[in-house]
Amino acid sequence: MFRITKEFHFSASHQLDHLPACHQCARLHGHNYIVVVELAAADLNADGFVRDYHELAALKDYIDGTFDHRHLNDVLDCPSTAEHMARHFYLWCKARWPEVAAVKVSETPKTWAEYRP
Ligand SMILES: Nc1nc2c(c(=O)[nH]1)N=C([C@H](O)[C@H](O)COP(=O)(O)OP(=O)(O)OP(=O)(O)O)CN2
Ligand SMILES: [Zn+2]
Repeated sequence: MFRITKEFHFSASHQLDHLPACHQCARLHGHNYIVVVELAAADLNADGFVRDYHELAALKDYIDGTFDHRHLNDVLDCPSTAEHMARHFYLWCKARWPEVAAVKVSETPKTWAEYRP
């Protein structure tokens, strides 16, 4: 099996307002997010790629246009946990690129959440 990954970055604010008020993440705050998309294939295409990294530019356009420097509570219809975000980006990618195997999202240098069905 061949696996490739590509990383995308954006900055956004959010507020996990379903959490108790005493939780630090119930307050308005922001993160420098990292999204890593993984694609897998048993065979390579005629170019020797799982898929051309360049094709994943569509995800950069989506992130830049919809998430970057936005308030995530205004963007998503679910709590903007890293887990929900990872699944959201996985489903967006899967609708375009069947080789997508997983998406990871980082909010801080020490945390990662992954969606891998
Ligand atoms: N499983 C999850 N837990 C938490 C999420 C999440 O999305 N999934 N999100 C948050 C906060 O939004 C934020 O990411 C804070 O995380 P935390 O690691 O607690 O941040 P700190 O930098 O303050 O942690 P340190 O322990 O000081 O490194 C919370 N939990
Ligand atoms: Zn947060």
